[in-house]
Amino acid sequence: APYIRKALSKGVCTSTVQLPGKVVIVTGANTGIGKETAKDLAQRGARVYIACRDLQKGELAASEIRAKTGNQQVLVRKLDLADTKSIRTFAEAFLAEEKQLHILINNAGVMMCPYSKTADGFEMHIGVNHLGHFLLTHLLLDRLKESAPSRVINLSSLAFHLGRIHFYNLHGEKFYNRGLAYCHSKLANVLFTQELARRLKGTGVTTYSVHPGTVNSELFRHSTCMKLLLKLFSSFSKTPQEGAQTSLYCALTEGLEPLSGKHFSECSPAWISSRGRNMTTARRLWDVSCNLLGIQQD
Ligand SMILES: NC(=O)c1ccc[n+]([C@@H]2O[C@H](COP(=O)([O-])OP(=O)(O)OC[C@H]3O[C@@H](n4cnc5c(N)ncnc54)[C@H](O)[C@@H]3O)[C@@H](O)[C@H]2O)c1
Repeated sequence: APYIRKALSKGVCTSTVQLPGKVVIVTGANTGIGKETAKDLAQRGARVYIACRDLQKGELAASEIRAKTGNQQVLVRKLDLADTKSIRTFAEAFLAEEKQLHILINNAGVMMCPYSKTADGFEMHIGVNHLGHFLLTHLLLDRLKESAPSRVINLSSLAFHLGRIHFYNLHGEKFYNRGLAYCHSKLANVLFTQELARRLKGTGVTTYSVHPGTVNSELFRHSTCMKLLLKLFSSFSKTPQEGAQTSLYCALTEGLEPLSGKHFSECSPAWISSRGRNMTTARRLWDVSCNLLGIQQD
């Protein structure tokens, strides 16, 4: 019963923290959970960068957020996480433009898309959901350190419990299932968060992974079956605004620093299965990701 109660509960971020002078990036913020997260942070006075693939859709979301919050500092920049060139261009332009970065929300994601590869030949789920955000975070890390206390929030999913990191099949070379490919990428988010937290100890930059709940968004666009299930059980699903609460909680709650690396759901720390706590896999995933992305390690 407590588990069922917890699964159905809808945690709310009650933080009253205001963010004047703070700079935030939210990836994939033109729709869904990301848009609601960006709106809340804009409401609190932050300068919010909406980093998205489609500038037109981004601008539409930004003008809606500006109108609703009265905050004109909502900016749209192009970022395609399925293309490392685009990620590097975004980061370079951002670093030239902004001397500070206080909150990075790695929110964008794809789910159950048909087998396809990113511009760099990575399988789409691991490429966008993990490697794209891994590279983005790496490129912005010095700015986050200079702006400390600062935070990195990684949107994972409950689905990570079904994931596995098969290093010999990271891009679906041997076998492939698009549902599981999503789960693997979400496990990568959890492992990345823990390894990042370990490496960032003492820097003032902390990081958290998040399960937002089951949220009625565009994420399920590639799966008729999932869309149907969501419709059938719509009374159990969340609105994007409800889905944004745990990301906001991790970004805003004061005193959360000692919990860096932890996984959160319903605005509280959540259990991580043993696979998600395997630090040997987390370190190896870090090294493999650096190799794939051409990142030199010290
Ligand atoms: N909706 C849910 O029930 C649910 C459950 C668990 C986890 N999540 C996670 O929450 C996050 C937000 O999902 P959502 O439900 O708001 O879905 P959504 O589809 O509404 O939003 C995802 C965003 O990511 C963007 N995106 C996709 N590929 C991109 C790319 N290559 N480059 C840049 N942006 C890209 C999309 O354009 C979109 O704006 C995702 O990481 C998802 O895995 C969602």
